[in-house]
Amino acid sequence: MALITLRQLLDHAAEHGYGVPAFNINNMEQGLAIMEAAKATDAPVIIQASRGARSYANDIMLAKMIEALAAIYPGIPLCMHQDHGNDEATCMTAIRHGFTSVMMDGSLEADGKTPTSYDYNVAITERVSRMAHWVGASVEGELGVLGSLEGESEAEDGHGAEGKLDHSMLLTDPDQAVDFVARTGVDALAIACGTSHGAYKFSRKPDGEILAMKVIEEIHRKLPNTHLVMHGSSSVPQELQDIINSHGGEMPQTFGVPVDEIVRGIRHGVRKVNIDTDARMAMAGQFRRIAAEHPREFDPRKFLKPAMDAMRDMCRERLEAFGTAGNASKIKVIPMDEMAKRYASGAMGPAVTAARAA
Ligand SMILES: O=C(CO)COP(=O)(O)O
Ligand SMILES: O=C[C@H](O)COP(=O)(O)O
Ligand SMILES: [Zn+2]
Ligand SMILES: [Zn+2]
Repeated sequence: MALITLRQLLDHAAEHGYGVPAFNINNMEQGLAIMEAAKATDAPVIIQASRGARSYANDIMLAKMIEALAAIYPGIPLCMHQDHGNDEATCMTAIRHGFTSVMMDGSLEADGKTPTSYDYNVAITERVSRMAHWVGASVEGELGVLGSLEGESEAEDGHGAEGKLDHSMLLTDPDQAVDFVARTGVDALAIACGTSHGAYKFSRKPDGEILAMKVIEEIHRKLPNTHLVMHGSSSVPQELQDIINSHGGEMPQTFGVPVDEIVRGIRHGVRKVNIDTDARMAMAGQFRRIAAEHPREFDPRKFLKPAMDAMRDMCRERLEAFGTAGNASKIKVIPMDEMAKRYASGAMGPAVTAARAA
């Protein structure tokens, strides 16, 4: 069993200068695809489940699946993370079901749509940090609201602000970030820099006007020991758009976050990179291709196997590009109980890169 906490994994990543993709899962096929990619590259992984994933798959099914994945791939440190927890209960029930890490996204109200005040965000995130750390689980907070700097913000996926937001909300304020980390004790900080969830992030290849990597650099300068998280970081590769559209799909042309911009972020403190859309597109492209090329086919496995392979290949590319590859075998997992003791002893204060493993 090699379930690792986010804190230990990102401490290792910071020490060795790499980033870790966090892939969303909803089902067995996605879990196997991620783990196959991790095994092929000797990479530790973060698997995350949204609230939508938890209600789709059932908490017990997800918990057993993670247990199974850890047993099938004993050499891969696996962090199981709650994506976009909306309140204390979501975070605590995730931990109860075996998650080693939670995101308390206090940038939005519990409805997942309405931006909150700074004080609300600090208070709820601090509460979750305190509770999660009692049992050794890690906490990611979020400061700033995800959304497009191009003008219109679309709440494309399950979680995202509705309506138009101004730049002061869409870009994390570096000084406020320093205060937020100190007051909440989070292990990782998600920031807003112009990315958004879903496929339709940018109407053109992004430059510094619409993808504000400078904000990340500035936050990293002020918080050099804090693990930064980039949400909405699918690259929406042209070839995946083409596979979908050449087999009956009608996705309008769109642009994601280029892999080399993420790599630049990793040089400036980004340690966790959230990717869901690329996996969805990799799989959906194969569903469409099989349906178009083999119209008589009806065995779900004939659709799911190529879909899994395509997702595995995408995951593998990211694990290689972000420098995650080659690190699984270098990590000796610290149990959650031991992490709890370290938090209790005060050895793991915010913005301290401690708890080194190997
Ligand atoms: O941020 C994400 C999950 O929290 C996923 O982002 P994408 O939609 O870009 O894959
Ligand atoms: O938060 C965004 C992730 O892509 C998860 O999406 P979801 O809520 O549709 O599962
Ligand atoms: Zn958010
Ligand atoms: Zn997200």
